[in-house]
Amino acid sequence: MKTRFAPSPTGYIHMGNARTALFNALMGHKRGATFLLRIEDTDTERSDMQYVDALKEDLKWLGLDWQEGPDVEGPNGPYFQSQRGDIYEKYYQQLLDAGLAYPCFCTPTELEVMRKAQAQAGQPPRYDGRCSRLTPEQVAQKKAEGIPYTLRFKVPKGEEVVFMDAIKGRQRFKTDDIGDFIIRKADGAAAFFFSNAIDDALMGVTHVIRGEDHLTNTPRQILLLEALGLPVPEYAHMSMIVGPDGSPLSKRHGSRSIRQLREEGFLPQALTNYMARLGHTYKDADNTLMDLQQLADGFELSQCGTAPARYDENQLRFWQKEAVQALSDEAAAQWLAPFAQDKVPAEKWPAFAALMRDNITLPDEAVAWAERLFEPVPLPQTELSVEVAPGFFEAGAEALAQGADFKQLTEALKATGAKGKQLFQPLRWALTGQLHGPELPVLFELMGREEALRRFRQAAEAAA
Ligand SMILES: Nc1ncnc2c1ncn2[C@@H]1O[C@H](COP(=O)(O)OP(=O)(O)OP(=O)(O)O)[C@@H](O)[C@H]1O
Repeated sequence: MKTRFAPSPTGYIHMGNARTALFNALMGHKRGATFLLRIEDTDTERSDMQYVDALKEDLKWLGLDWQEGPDVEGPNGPYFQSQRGDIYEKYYQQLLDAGLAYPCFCTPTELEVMRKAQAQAGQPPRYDGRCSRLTPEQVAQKKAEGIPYTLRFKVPKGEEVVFMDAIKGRQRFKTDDIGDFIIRKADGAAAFFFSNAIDDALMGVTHVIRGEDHLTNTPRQILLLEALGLPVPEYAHMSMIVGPDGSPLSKRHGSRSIRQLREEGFLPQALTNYMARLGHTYKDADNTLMDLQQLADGFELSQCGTAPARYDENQLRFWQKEAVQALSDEAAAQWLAPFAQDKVPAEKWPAFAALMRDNITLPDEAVAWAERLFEPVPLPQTELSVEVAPGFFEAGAEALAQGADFKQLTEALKATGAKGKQLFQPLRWALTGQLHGPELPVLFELMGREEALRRFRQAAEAAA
């Protein structure tokens, strides 16, 4: 078994792309199969090496290592389509020789006129095959004149393409609904239908798991592979991931990239756990954080849904919280270091990071806590929901001035008559300016008695 991810390097990958990679990698992991990466960079205008580097980095960050493809190589390279031109030539020639492809000299304007006429007649847009009727002399003449041309595949008439999609079930397409389609563009570059199908066959891909946006391409690709006598893989088309407006995430529309999520501090485990449940459900243990092997073990194409999967930030944050809480002290410190380490005294950093791990979802919260704890911030105007006992803040300041630790501080505060919420809410507010947050004794330790004293004096002044 061999699965693959075949992105076009035309932007940073988003969750729709990354979930495709994940599902293919999970299928690979599950059965000890090969997961292959192929770069579909035939669109020279939109492709950029910068995006190739970025997507490799993003996949590695997610833990989705490929066993065949760029960098690791393998027996079926090159793995960049831009380097496979000679291979494609051989197959164009095979189709031309068999009379299954022909040059098309129609200009974009002619094609546009054809489409408009079809639309007016209420017909679906498709190429009417006019260039297939050119005589060899006419073809030679046009070539001699230097008229640019594409190559089109001659779609057989009156047939049906039937295949079993592993997610969507049996699919049938009438060939009469498919016009002869372009396999080589006028600039000589391979068209998607062609290079994508040929490469899957030549690279030994057995399972093509991809987004539903490719479903209608599949009958074309099956026709091509059959015409060339190449093996046809199994297909599985996943429902699309849509954004809040209901339209599919896409690079073209600037959907939030994996890179952006990483920069915001999302963890790879959060993303993989969330994505594995986007349009796919686990039979058991649906809400436990799993590593990639566990995600793979329970993964079944038959558990993929057919309705569009809506991207839900709250769900992603749920998995982020799970992933954060599962971090070791060391991993938590590493995770937060680029965001908050410079705001925390060095000797307090490990304790601070561990405390944050148990209390936050994203690093920007740690930044806020670091500022609250280690910078002499003024007390924010927060409405306390309890009445403060007379002399409360003064008593705290007094105790701290005499060297009280946290326990002694609370004893001194209790002596003013405050207890329960009436004790802890103003105490928390005096120390942090907040009504909620991490455990107070730990915050007190981190901040130190000197700073706590300063804050109690500040609170006493504010309350006066
Ligand atoms: N919103 C989406 N939901 C699910 N899968 C998607 C989505 N967008 C793309 N994919 C899948 O990601 C894989 C790689 O696609 P591709 O590199 O063409 O990305 P793209 O985002 O569709 O790019 P573009 O915006 O250029 O069309 C394909 O299998 C495609 O079906």
